[in-house]
Amino acid sequence: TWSTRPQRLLKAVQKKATRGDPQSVISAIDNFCRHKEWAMNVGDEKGAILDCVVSEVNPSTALELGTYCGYSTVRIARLLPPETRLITLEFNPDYAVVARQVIAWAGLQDKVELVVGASGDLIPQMKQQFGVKEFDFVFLDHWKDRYLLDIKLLEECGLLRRGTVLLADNVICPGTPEYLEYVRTNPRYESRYFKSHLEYTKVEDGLEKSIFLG
Ligand SMILES: Cn1cnc(CNC(=O)c2cc(-c3ccc(F)cc3)cc(O)c2O)c1
Ligand SMILES: [Mg+2]
Repeated sequence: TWSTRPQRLLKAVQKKATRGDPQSVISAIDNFCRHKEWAMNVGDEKGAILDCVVSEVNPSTALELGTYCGYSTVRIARLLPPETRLITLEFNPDYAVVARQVIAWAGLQDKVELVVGASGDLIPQMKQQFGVKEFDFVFLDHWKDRYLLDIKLLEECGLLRRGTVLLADNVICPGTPEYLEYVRTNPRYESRYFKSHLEYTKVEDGLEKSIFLG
């Protein structure tokens, strides 16, 4: 039976990276995607911008929408101080099986809660089921047509506070035009575009950082 790309990416991590060393996991995935098989991780160039924003926010509670293989989950979790947590939502159970192992290989499983399900179903459960008061940081990297729906849902569920930082991947490629329009025109957000490139390519892409003003 044929392996999938996420399974081959996991094998590369287990072969090349050192258990408990998040940076080696990040490097193993970047090398696999640059030299073996492209995969839709945020990548090293946009990943460095993600690192800066996460370090600046220093969140107590963070949310990631779209785990995929866990690459950005590892990038974020490795920067979080003890006693803080990252909740990451993944719709695809096969991706989640791989991501759990990538996160464990990095030794970050105690900081990360990976939940399998649809963001539209899980976000309204965050307070009751997951004991979340509000999020300090949200990384959007899931289905591009869910970005706008889900931040409206986060607003409605009272999960954003004055100063919550939203960082959205792929606002140019594949693109999230409705989301961009909303965060750039809505007075309740202060937005800024970080120009970069689609992971492992020369194609333009970028991250949009939006601060919720309450
Ligand atoms: C199936 N699925 C499960 N999760 C998702 C959400 N992620 C994406 O769709 C996604 C797609 C691309 C991309 C793909 C093909 C291409 F030609 C150019 C860009 C890049 C990314 O960084 C992404 O996050 C999709
Ligand atoms: Mg992406």
